[in-house]
Amino acid sequence: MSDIPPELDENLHHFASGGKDVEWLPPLPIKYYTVAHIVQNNKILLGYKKRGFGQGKYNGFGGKVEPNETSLEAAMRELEEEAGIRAPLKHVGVLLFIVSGAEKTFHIDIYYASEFEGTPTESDEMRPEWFSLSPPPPNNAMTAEDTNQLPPIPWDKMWDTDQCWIPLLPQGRAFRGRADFDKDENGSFVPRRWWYGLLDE
Ligand SMILES: Nc1nc2c([nH]c(=O)n2[C@H]2C[C@H](O)[C@@H](COP(=O)(O)OP(=O)(O)OP(=O)(O)O)O2)c(=O)[nH]1
Repeated sequence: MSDIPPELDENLHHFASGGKDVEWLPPLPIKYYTVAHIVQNNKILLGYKKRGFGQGKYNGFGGKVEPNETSLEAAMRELEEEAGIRAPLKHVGVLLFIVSGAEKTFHIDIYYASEFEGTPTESDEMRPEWFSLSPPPPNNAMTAEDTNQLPPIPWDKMWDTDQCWIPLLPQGRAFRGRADFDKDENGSFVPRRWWYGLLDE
């Protein structure tokens, strides 16, 4: 599609976009981050972020890539530090995350694995919890079986625009995206404009 945002220069097939009809934010120096997910048997492991950037939101496990490590090494280290598990992570996507008025573009490498070793364990930073990847049944159609199921993904407590790509993780389809945000007077992040595409394989 012709409206591929600047900085996403690969051959991409649009699958999600939205927001206001405004210019993309100007490019900034890039800082590298990771986020990793365990996706297994129609469920996904997310962590409740207890402190720092994104506090109070659910997200995959991740953080900054340190100068002495690769992105994959950082992703494995953060998964172990934050969730107490090890997994053969595979790279699946890149999200360029830009906040109006910030100093850096966040280049976030997105990883997933379908198996892991260890027991998901709460850390100082994250509380791991499993969620169902199936859409929730309508309220009036709940059965006794449904009530035993895992809770649905808590989209209202996650970064806006994650809903575009989390459902793709079980297929392992490679994607690229960009999400620009504004900050409102309360310091909350408000999505401004976003675009996601599948990479040619
Ligand atoms: N899923 C998702 N994750 C995002 C978005 N924006 C964003 O920064 N993140 C992730 C990338 C990183 O995993 C995390 C921010 O890193 P962090 O501040 O937790 O880094 P860190 O753990 O190294 O920080 P610290 O402990 O060193 O203070 O948030 C987004 O829009 N969606």
